[in-house]
Amino acid sequence: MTIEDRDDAYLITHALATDTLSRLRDVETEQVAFRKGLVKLGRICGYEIIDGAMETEYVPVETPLAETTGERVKGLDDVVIINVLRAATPFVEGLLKAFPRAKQGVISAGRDEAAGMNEDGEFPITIDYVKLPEIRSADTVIVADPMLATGSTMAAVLDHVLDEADDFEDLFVLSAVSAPAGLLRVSEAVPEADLLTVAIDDRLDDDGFIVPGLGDAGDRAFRTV
Ligand SMILES: O=P(O)(O)OC[C@H]1O[C@H](OP(=O)(O)OP(=O)(O)O)[C@H](O)[C@@H]1O
Ligand SMILES: O=c1cc[nH]c(=O)[nH]1
Ligand SMILES: [Mg+2]
Repeated sequence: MTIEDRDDAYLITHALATDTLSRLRDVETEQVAFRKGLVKLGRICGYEIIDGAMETEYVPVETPLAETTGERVKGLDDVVIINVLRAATPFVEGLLKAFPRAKQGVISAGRDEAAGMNEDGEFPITIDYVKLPEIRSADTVIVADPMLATGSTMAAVLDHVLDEADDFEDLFVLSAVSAPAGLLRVSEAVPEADLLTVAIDDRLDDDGFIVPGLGDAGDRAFRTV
C-alpha cells in the first residue's frame, strides 16, 4: 500500500505555504530567516486548519451602527497543540498566532541517528520529557513537527498522546515536509489521525533524511551546525 491509497493524508496547498516552504528549502536561507519562515508557515497552517476543519456559527453582533449577524469559528478555545521538541518550537509559535488560547503540550523526542535505521526503516527514538494538558472530547489536537521522515518520532509521540487521550474531536499530525514512508507508517499506526503536510517529497536517503527536503530543521533553526 502507498500513501496515495489512504484517505487520511491531506496537502496544505495555500500559495503562501508553498512559497514559504520554498524559501525554507533554500540552502542560502540563514538561521534567522529560517526560524521566521517556520513561524510564518505555522501561522498559515493554523489558518488553513481553521478554514478546512473547524465549524463556524452565526451570532448576533451589535456594531456601533446597527444589529447584524456575524460568523464565528467554533471551538477555538478547545485546541491542544503538542510541540515535538525541538524543531517544532518556531512552527508552534506560528500556530499559536492562529490559536492563541490553545492548551499546550510538550514532548521531547530525538531519533538516534548514530544507531541508524533498522531494516524496517525505523529509528530508535528517545523520549526524555512528556508534559501534556488534559485532552477532552471537544478538543482538536494538533501534533506539530515540521519534519516527518521515517515517522519513527511521530509514531512514538502519538503513543504518548493516545495514552492521555481516548476521546477528542480531531487529531491532526501537522508537518511541513513529509516522506511517503513516514506518512504511511503514521497512518497505519494511528488510523484515527489525519495527516496534514505542506509537501510530500520524493524519498529518504540512506541516513533517513528527506530528499529534497530542507536538511536538518532543528540544526538550521537552532544553529547547531
Ligand atoms: O520521522 P523521523 O525519521 O522520526 O524524523 C523526524 C524527526 O527528526 C527531527 O528531529 P530530531 O531527532 O533531529 O531532533 P531535533 O528536533 O532536536 O533536531 C524532526 O524534527 C522530527 O522530530
Ligand atoms: O530530513 C530530515 C529528517 C529528519 N529531520 C530533519 O530535520 N530533516
Ligand atoms: Mg525532533
